[in-house]
Amino acid sequence: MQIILASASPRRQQLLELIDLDFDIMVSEVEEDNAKDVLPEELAMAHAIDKAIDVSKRVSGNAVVIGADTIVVVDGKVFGKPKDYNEAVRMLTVLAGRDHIVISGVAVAKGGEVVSGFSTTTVTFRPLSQIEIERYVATGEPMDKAGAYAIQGRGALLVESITGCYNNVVGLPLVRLSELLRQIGVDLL
Ligand SMILES: Cc1cn([C@H]2C[C@H](O)[C@@H](COP(=O)(O)OP(=O)(O)OP(=O)(O)O)O2)c(=O)[nH]c1=O
Repeated sequence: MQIILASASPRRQQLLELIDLDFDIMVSEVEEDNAKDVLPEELAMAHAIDKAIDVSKRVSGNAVVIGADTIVVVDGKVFGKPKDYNEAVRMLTVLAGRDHIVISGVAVAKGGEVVSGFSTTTVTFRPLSQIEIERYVATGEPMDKAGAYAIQGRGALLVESITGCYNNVVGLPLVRLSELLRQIGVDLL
């Protein structure tokens, strides 16, 4: 059975390689709107569903398409990918010295059928000085990451602790994905 990852994210590709999955990549054209007035979990799942369906429409009905979306939530506000240097600095200034939540929505589409779920991880940042934040943003690493950091990169230097799934923070909750794949008849183990 052909499995397609509907994502341009190299992190998601690496996570699927980690579990030895044989898959192709097709990038979805979906625009994300983080300003929608719905629960953050619903938002992440809706984006994941949109990405999976968008690609599913372009492939054979037998192909299994995986879509995902990762957001950071703090004080009820959703942080997606920062638009520029200043927004990245602003996001990290809010996240410094406290807890936030990372939610990844994940969806699996096959033919007309779609199943979806999400995973939630609490991440605690250590306190950060303004100069540390500015130096980190200047590395460029935050620019294509939700919440303006990468736990799998230099951003590891910001993270005091996490509660929940690590891979969820990197962009794809593998356990949740395996449950969804099982629902549509694909067993990873
Ligand atoms: C919090 C966090 C996010 N991220 C990344 C995962 C996602 O790639 C990105 C959030 O953006 P997304 O919109 O979820 O994904 P994307 O635009 O990179 O890829 P696509 O829509 O094509 O699937 O943030 C990390 O790599 N590390 C982290 O610690």
